[in-house]
Amino acid sequence: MAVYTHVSAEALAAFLQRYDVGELISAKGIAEGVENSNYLVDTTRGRYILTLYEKRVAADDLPFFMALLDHLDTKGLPVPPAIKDRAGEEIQELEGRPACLIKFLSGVSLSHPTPAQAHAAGDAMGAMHRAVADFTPTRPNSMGIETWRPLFERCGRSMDDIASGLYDDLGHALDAVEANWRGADLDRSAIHADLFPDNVLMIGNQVTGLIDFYFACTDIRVYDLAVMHTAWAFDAKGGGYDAAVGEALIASYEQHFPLSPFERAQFQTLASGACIRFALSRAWDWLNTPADALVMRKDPLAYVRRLKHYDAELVKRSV
Ligand SMILES: Nc1ncnc2c1ncn2[C@@H]1O[C@H](COP(=O)(O)OP(=O)(O)OP(=O)(O)O)[C@@H](O)[C@H]1O
Ligand SMILES: N[C@@H](CCO)C(=O)O
Repeated sequence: MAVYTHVSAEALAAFLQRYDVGELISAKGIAEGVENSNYLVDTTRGRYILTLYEKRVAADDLPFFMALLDHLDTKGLPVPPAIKDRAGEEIQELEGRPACLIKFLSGVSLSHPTPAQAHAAGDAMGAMHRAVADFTPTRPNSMGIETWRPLFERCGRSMDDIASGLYDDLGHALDAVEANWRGADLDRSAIHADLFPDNVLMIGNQVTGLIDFYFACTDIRVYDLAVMHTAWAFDAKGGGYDAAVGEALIASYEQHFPLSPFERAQFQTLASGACIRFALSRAWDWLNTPADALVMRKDPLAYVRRLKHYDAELVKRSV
């Protein structure tokens, strides 16, 4: 359940007065998502998303995210820019939190994408990477490779309480990824860095929304595709690899950016790195979220299983 900060009807009505969006009709908390508080807001002029940014999103990063959304929107990508108030401001404060009123996009996020849907989503990522070629603001990746070792050490041996041997397994995987990582030799650009199926809205086989840009940053372009591959091409438990979905993502992305032989050779390492990133952030949350909290904890082991898939691929390629 992701409504951490309650917004009173009075405070919301007063907030909306800053905008040219009509009068408040209704506001409902949105249960999905774990990072921020989200409300679905209906006014006499339309429907909007109200987001209050909680502790994981730094207020100082919001101008980068909003500039990226505005840039992509201007280029015709289906992203939700923040609505400007009458003074032209996008970033506000509400109930003591940074807050934005955001364009509502239709569509639903999928739990089990088909190859055709993966094809559309890979195409959308390729189009997004093309569109940022002239986007100049930068932001370091707050969950990039340099942060994995410190996060691994902060989680420490407590990870063995999640599954026996997890600390050693992730430690060995991290050693291998750090040794093989050739980030400095790969193209960089603005990337989404978290384009999971729940961050892509679709109607049928058409992408209607790319959302949740709050990990967006400047990093290796193909790493974005690797993140997407780890998130889309496996069942929820992370055990079964769906080759048709995985191949559809890459084939459609390649319509925009064909992978070079070097990028292909690095892909397993980038994907293993992505698995470590999500296994570690999930493990940290698992160890630091009380079991009875309202927020649903995501399973770190689903990502450890995916790691095994990429390791096996790497071995297959080297024999
Ligand atoms: N612009 C939008 N248009 C329509 N629905 C939206 C929009 N933004 C968010 N939503 C809805 O709100 C839900 C939560 O949004 P979002 O994924 O941004 O939250 P979050 O708390 O940052 O979550 P997480 O990082 O866990 O994915 C989405 O699953 C989607 O249903
Ligand atoms: N998409 C991430 C959450 C944001 O880091 C996960 O499923 O673990």
